[in-house]
Amino acid sequence: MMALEVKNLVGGYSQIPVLKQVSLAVQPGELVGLIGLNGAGKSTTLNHIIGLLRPFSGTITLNGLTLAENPAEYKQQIAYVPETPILYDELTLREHLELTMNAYGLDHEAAWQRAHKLLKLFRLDNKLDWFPANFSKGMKQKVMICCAFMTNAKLLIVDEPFYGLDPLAVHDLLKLIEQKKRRGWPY
Ligand SMILES: Nc1ncnc2c1ncn2[C@@H]1O[C@H](COP(=O)(O)OP(=O)(O)OP(=O)(O)O)[C@@H](O)[C@H]1O
Repeated sequence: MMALEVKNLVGGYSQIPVLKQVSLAVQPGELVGLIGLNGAGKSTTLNHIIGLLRPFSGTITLNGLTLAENPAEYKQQIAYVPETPILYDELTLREHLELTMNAYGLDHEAAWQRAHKLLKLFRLDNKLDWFPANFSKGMKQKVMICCAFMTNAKLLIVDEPFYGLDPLAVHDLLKLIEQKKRRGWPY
């Protein structure tokens, strides 16, 4: 079964087609990298897959669901680590994690078990009551990674995830991605 299928996608911003007939498929358990020149349309493709942009034509299906027909279920299948961390000024690290749990409808106890392991791995376990808006670039990136890996989403999308991370964190993230590919969610 095909997990993600992008077919003849034409898309972009305000009716200017950046993507012209893009097709790709990702099978369950597959790790796929999008590689291309600056401005080629990698982030634009991802923005279409996560539903920030609507296709001008073509289709995107994720485990048989489309954004148009099942927007909530479609989006809950995806965890996304953006190129630039998106954090709320007025929320603590704990509140960011709880917000994510609520958005994905997760069982809090099981989600916190996964969260605590991830926070420890990325050395954020003593910062639950801190405000990530004041964290360093790499620490903010780690918050986004913890939130994404904590969900049980079927499709994990990471946009330039290593930018700003220290060497230990790069190593740990590679390990997490490899584990997820090998045996589903690691935690
Ligand atoms: N918000 C936007 N509004 C209008 N055009 C945009 C917007 N974001 C990107 N573009 C345009 O879409 C094209 C593809 O950009 P995109 O960010 O998808 O490239 P990329 O492959 O991710 O590049 P990079 O490797 O530099 O991250 C570029 O020509 C860019 O100018």
